[in-house]
Amino acid sequence: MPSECTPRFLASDNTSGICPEAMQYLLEANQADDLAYGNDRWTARAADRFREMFDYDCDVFFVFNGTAANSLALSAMGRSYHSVICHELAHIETDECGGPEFFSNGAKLLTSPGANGKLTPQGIEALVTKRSDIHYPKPKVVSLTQATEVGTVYSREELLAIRAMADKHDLRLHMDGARFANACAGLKATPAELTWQVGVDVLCFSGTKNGLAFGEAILFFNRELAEDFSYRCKQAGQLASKMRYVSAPWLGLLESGAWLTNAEHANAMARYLSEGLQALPGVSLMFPTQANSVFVEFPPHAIEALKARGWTFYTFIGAGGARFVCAWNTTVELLDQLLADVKAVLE
Ligand SMILES: Cc1ncc(COP(=O)(O)O)c(C=O)c1O
Ligand SMILES: C[C@H](O)[C@H](N)C(=O)O
Repeated sequence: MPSECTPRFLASDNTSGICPEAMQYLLEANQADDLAYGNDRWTARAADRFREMFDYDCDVFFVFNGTAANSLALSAMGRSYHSVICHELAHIETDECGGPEFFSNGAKLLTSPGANGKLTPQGIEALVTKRSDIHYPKPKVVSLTQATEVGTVYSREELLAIRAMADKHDLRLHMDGARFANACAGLKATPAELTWQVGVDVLCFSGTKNGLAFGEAILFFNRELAEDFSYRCKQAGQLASKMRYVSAPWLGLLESGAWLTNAEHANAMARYLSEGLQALPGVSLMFPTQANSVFVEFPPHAIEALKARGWTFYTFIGAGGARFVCAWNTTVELLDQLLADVKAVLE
């Protein structure tokens, strides 16, 4: 990036800073010493708050990042000789560097196509019934991403249909909730309505993308799968000794309600950007904007010109195109600058 351009960040919600609510609780947790390895007061309070928020007596674990959350959760949901069915654009397939396969000691990912980045019951069943011989890694888990990698969401009806197919074939259901809050906001649904009430066994809920510095919560609604899970975390280097610095900021998000208002803001900004882009001649979106990501196809010269103006965005996500991700701190002013630059480089 030319040094004269101030970088302007819309590549990912991972580029945003720590929101005020999380920072406040982080500083409060720093006022006193506390026990280590999750035995502190903050971690207990955060776990209880999750159970209250989801209205379910789930097991709660905290790890540092989403790849660890997905990989370790999936390793607890099946055996090494099993397979995990996921969408062909799933993060666990495209961007976790083999983490799920590694931590499960070899479970294979079986990928399925599907419009708008979403698995379908038919796609799942096609993989389950494709083969039944001993040489085929036995399907045991379905992993879906909510909101998806391409910024769409599964409706409750779609989730229930997937759960019905999973029940038909004795499959467990994992939810990559890197942008789960954005799905709740986009669907105006409660956390319970989008998880255990539609048969999700394990949710990996990202805080990193929602205003934390780092920190992901893994919620086991199927508590049998959580047996010895803390040992999996420890062995993987994911048991934080000063866990209160992960759990306290999470508590800040939950107790203030910022977990939802941050997502509502990010989604609103994405809608604003989406509408602005569609108003420009010759610009069309690649996917409906249902959460906090906007995908648009630009000619190569426009991509280079936007980057030369300091814009950071990914072009390797999903089915290509440029991805712009809005976060809790994205502003209309920033988006207006982008829209003006897009208009200029396309003229
Ligand atoms: C859909 C999805 N799942 C999982 C992850 C993994 O998160 P991390 O980068 O923290 O490993 C990401 C990354 O942001 C993601 O976009
Ligand atoms: C793609 C990258 O790994 C990250 N999950 C993101 O969405 O920005």
